[in-house]
Amino acid sequence: MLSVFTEKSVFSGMSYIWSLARSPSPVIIWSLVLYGVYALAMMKLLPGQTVFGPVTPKGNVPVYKDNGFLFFVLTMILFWTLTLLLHPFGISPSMYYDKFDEMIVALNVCSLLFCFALYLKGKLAPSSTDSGSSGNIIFDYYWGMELYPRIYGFDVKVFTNCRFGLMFWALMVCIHAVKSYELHGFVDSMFVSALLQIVYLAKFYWWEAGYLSTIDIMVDRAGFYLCWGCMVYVPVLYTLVTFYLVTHPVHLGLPVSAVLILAGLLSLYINYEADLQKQKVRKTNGECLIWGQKPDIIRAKYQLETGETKESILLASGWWAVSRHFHYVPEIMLAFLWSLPAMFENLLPYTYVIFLVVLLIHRSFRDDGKCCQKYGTFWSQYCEKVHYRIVPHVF
Ligand SMILES: NC(=O)C1=CN([C@@H]2O[C@H](COP(=O)(O)OP(=O)(O)OC[C@H]3O[C@@H](n4cnc5c(N)ncnc54)[C@H](OP(=O)(O)O)[C@@H]3O)[C@@H](O)[C@H]2O)C=CC1
Ligand SMILES: CC(C)CCC[C@@H](C)[C@H]1CC[C@H]2C3=CC=C4C[C@@H](O)CC[C@]4(C)[C@H]3CC[C@]12C
Repeated sequence: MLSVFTEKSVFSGMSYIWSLARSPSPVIIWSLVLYGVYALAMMKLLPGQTVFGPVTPKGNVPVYKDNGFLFFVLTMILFWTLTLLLHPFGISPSMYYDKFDEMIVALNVCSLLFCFALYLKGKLAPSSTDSGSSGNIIFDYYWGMELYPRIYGFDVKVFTNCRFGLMFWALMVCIHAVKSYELHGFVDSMFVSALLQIVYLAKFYWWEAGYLSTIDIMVDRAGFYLCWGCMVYVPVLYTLVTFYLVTHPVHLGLPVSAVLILAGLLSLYINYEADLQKQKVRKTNGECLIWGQKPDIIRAKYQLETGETKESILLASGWWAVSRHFHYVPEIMLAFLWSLPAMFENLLPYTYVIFLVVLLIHRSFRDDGKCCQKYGTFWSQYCEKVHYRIVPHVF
């Protein structure tokens, strides 16, 4: 059996896979390079308030510039202005849909090399003390060597996660909408799905400073998992619904469209409000109102790896009293609602929402584990007040 996997057969198998993928044309390569340079330049040039990330295990406090929303608005304006100006001359962003296989190859090559460069940088010139090797080269490549690497002052995770991955997601959705319009004219299913995703991403950028206090930034290192995930997995898998709708238009009608949009916006609001409640209570040191009442809080002490003792607030009011990760429910609901316009003929448009359910259940365990280790008995106190992990009375 093993003899089937000779060096020759593995090699010919790989070259067969490579032959299926078209190598990226210059327009794809140049578009990626230009987009990367633009995104980096905007990180520096756009104005924004200075914000501080949470204290890291080694006691460092990363500093960021909060200009994500401006970047999102500017990029959307540029995209739609260029599209409207160039369309009459036969130049359309829908070429990126037509050449998406080339794009996937280019994204993979760039991100795999980038992860390797990050591995070397982490080994040879780490940006902070929040770094180090596990002793296993494969794990180090996969998980990363540094918590928040900086290259020439550019924060790598802000670039890969926020400025590259999520903006690529927004742009791909717009590209799919343009392609669909070129093929079929206005289609309400595409409109509903694209609108909900764009509003969701606008909310993400509005709240970007809050994202800097989540486990992606506080715990996960900059390696293959996060960087390849954001540079390849997000632009490809997260955009599958509108990708599918380009060739499978569905006519929903006004009442169904309106219900999906309203339910989607409500889900988005609940998710946002939950994220905001947690932020607000910490920013005001508990001196605020949650749902019109003084919040129930736990002042939780914890120790850094340096031995220094710190204090943080755990909120047990508002959405954070319903369950410990209730905000995942509207997150999943919203993803389901923007997938629904594709109806039920194919599983492909539901791959994101299925992945999200698995990711968030796993994440709830990871986050509880992290908080339990960090806060010890204070976390147990919170768990006694709020029994359920995600869905009250169920899970
Ligand atoms: N679409 C997607 O692929 C995904 C989207 N998301 C979305 O991203 C957003 C952030 O989610 P996520 O990253 O999971 O992070 P959370 O918003 O759940 O934040 C987790 C951190 O918040 C702090 N915390 C936990 N419980 C409390 C509490 N009761 N009171 C105060 N602070 C608390 C802890 O950090 P500390 O150490 O500071 O105490 C914990 O590690 C959500 O809106 C989520 O839906 C998340 C994952 C994937
Ligand atoms: C290697 C892959 C199989 C897995 C890659 C996973 C990552 C790409 C994703 C893990 C967590 C994801 C995110 C967390 C929180 C977010 C906030 C939300 O409002 C927008 C999306 C996101 C940034 C999201 C992006 C993908 C992950 C980093």
